[in-house]
Amino acid sequence: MRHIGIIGVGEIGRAIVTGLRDGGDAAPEVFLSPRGARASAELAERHVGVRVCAGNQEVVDRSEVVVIAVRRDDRHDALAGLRVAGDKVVVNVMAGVANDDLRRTLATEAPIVRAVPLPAVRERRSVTVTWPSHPATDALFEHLGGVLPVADEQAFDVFSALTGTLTTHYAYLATLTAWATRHGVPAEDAERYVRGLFQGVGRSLSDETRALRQLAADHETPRGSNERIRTTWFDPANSEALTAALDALLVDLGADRAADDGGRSPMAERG
Ligand SMILES: NC(=O)C1=CN([C@@H]2O[C@H](COP(=O)(O)OP(=O)(O)OC[C@H]3O[C@@H](n4cnc5c(N)ncnc54)[C@H](OP(=O)(O)O)[C@@H]3O)[C@@H](O)[C@H]2O)C=CC1
Repeated sequence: MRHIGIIGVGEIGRAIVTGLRDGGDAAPEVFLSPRGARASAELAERHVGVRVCAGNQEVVDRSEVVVIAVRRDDRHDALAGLRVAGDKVVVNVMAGVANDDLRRTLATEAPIVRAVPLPAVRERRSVTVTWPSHPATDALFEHLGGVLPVADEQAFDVFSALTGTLTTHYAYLATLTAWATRHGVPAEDAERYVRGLFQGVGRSLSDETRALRQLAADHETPRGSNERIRTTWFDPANSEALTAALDALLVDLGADRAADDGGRSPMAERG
């Protein structure tokens, strides 16, 4: 895997390029689509081994692995008419676009792998879920922080649904900060403290010898403040509401995949 192409050099495309090129000696050469010329030119200037191509077809022709990272609604404009030989590997990172749908757009025999890279691939610090497994994409995402190939597209949808919980987590932290501020604490102090508190939580998550429920129990004094907030706020009703929201999202992700309607599926693109 010496040559990687990226069609769609936006937020996630840029994160992949940066993660690949900052990843040491084994870094592959990277070929970028020309659209979003400024971002592509900046990346090419900053990193040796990154080049901007004249068009999307040239990206495909120069690469063994081609990452499709345009927004879902742009996929037909970006991809229709491209010739993708069967010995390439296509990586589909577009949320809500099933592999069958992308195969019809590209009209190719090449293997297509779905993936959910997250922005932390920029620092090679996030595990990427893929389906189906392929040695080329296993190697690519291993290089970017780890790979988790799953058994089928239904399982892929479950992991996709999990990624839909990220901004709720930030909003939760922002709510804690706002509460402290309402009680007279300077906003900067509250924000600094909450960030530090939960960075500590993040570090404790890397201790894989303890299950998540065990970590919760270990941080809790019987009848203490943590137990009180957990049982009075994150009570069974709240937990069930979260479970129901995830179930509904999962149903929509499956319906979206099954819709097979050439882009008129019920869900808007989401991230
Ligand atoms: N951001 C994230 O965390 C994640 C995003 N994704 C998926 O990745 C895809 C991209 O998301 P994101 O990076 O956030 O979106 P962005 O809008 O940041 O990037 C999309 C890029 O595609 C470019 N583009 C549009 N049309 C074409 C074309 N015809 N040829 C080449 N490039 C084109 C856009 O250029 P221009 O700006 O000129 O329109 C833009 O630079 C989406 O499908 C999203 O679902 C998946 C996982 C995580």
